[in-house]
Amino acid sequence: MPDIRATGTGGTDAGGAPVAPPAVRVEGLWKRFGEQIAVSGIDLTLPAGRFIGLVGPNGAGKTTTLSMVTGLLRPDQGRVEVAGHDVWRDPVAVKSRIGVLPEGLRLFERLSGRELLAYTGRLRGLPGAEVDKRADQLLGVLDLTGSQNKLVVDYSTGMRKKIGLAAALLHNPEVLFLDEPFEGVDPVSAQTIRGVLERYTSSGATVVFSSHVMELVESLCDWVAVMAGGRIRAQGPLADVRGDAPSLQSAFLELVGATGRDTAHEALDWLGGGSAGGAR
Ligand SMILES: Nc1ncnc2c1ncn2[C@@H]1O[C@H](COP(=O)(O)OP(=O)(O)OP(=O)(O)O)[C@@H](O)[C@H]1O
Repeated sequence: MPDIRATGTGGTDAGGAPVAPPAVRVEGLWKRFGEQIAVSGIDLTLPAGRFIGLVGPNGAGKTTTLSMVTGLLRPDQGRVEVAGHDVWRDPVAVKSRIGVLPEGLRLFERLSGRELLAYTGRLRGLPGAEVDKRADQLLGVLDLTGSQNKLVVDYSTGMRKKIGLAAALLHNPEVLFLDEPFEGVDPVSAQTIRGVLERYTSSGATVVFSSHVMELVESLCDWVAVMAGGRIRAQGPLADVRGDAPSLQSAFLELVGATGRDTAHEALDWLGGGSAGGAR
């Protein structure tokens, strides 16, 4: 792939040398569904070349944000740039530079895994021989070679995530967006996916992924954005967001105002075998 990482609206440094634009720049982004404000005027700057975690409780607005950032959902208001290109004014430039593994991934179910990659590669404009080479390698690394001729409809949840990831990586994008990539994935496959993503970021590419699993985010990411109630509560290097807290989990609970929730279950005094309350 040509080196396009220094293009776009990145500006120059003090010495006049070009500086790569951030992987993602979001300004004043809003999305409302009827009465529900899903994303409430957020600003976000995600640097290039990092492993970035977008974390937040259920309903925080993570999927809605990632959908708007990747051009899948039109914002009510606000601007999004990916690698220096405006997502809504210049969608082709952006889509050629990104890979996306969306939530509730829809795949072409009646294609085999191998055919899905061949089709994706041709859609991305890659020559057939190159698609074949990359597909072979990705199927091998992701342990899907033995299932490459099976129809996608017959894939397990974890296999679907892996073939979706292979399709998202095939054109070697600059920025990879993954919505809950490890959900439903067994520990061995999770380790494999992790290895692929670490290799990918070590070459200067950017991963942005959403997750609820703090230990995972803490062990993988060097940059974190915390979202709750449609707003960004913190963003920055992992160590800064964690601050003095013993773990990212405790910092997160503090940031989203959930400390003290660990005793909420006490209201369920009827639950369990030991209750004296009669009717079960
Ligand atoms: N298409 C939609 N129609 C109506 N409301 C929606 C729609 N999509 C999202 N919402 C609402 O917007 C809010 C944010 O949802 P979103 O899916 O972005 O959260 P999330 O952080 O990804 O949550 P989770 O971690 O549970 O997947 C929620 O209150 C949700 O009910």
